[in-house]
Amino acid sequence: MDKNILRQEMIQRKGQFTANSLRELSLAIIARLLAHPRLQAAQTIMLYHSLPDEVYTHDAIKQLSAVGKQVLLPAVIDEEHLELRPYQGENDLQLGAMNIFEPVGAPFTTYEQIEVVVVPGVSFDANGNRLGRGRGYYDRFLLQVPQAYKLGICFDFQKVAHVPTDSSDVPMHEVI
Ligand SMILES: Nc1nc2c(c(=O)[nH]1)N(C=O)[C@@H](CNc1ccc(C(=O)N[C@@H](CCC(=O)O)C(=O)O)cc1)CN2
Ligand SMILES: Nc1ncnc2c1ncn2[C@@H]1O[C@H](COP(=O)(O)OP(=O)(O)OP(=O)(O)O)[C@@H](O)[C@H]1O
Repeated sequence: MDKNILRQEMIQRKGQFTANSLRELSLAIIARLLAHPRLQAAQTIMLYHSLPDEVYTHDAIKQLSAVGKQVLLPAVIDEEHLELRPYQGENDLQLGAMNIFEPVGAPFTTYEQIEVVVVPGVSFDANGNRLGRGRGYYDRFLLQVPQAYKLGICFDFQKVAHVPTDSSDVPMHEVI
């Protein structure tokens, strides 16, 4: 299957970098993200709490929260669904089912308030097509936030000419 071949290729490319060098590469990407007019204008933003092989977001989450924005993070609640919870500081994060830190507390349910969603991906193309980790969590979730500006972020080596898609994939407005 095309998607799995591209996932394998991306695992190989990532393998050429140490965790430290991925962290360093993240700095410029996060700088661009924080300078983005859509993000600056937004009050309610969904981000993700990065895994070691993703663009590092832990400090950006803190910074956006510190300037008074509402930052929402995903929590995996079952095999298919995410729930969003407000970030309320590092102390209320706990390790969830997929080894990702998630806020504890009540779910955020007023999805129509979400202005920007920053979406992680395994690979993206210039048309905003996205390859995820293959469980469909984001594709299902993104259907519920049609009004949100969807901003994909990844390392440069994850950008390819063409990401294979099917009808359930939700494209990004932009990839940085
Ligand atoms: N940082 C981050 N948070 C996220 C996602 C993500 O991609 N990145 N998700 C995007 O969907 C959702 C969680 N879904 C996930 C789906 C698959 C894997 C994953 O591939 N995990 C590893 C090993 C985990 C395990 O099974 O123990 C793997 O399967 O190789 C992780 C998260 C919501 N939160
Ligand atoms: N909206 C949806 N409703 C039901 N099933 C879906 C939906 N979106 C995706 N799926 C299913 O989820 C599985 C994974 O899809 P796909 O490979 O496109 O995931 P992905 O985009 O790589 O992952 P993710 O969205 O979790 O980052 C597929 O079997 C797909 O059919």
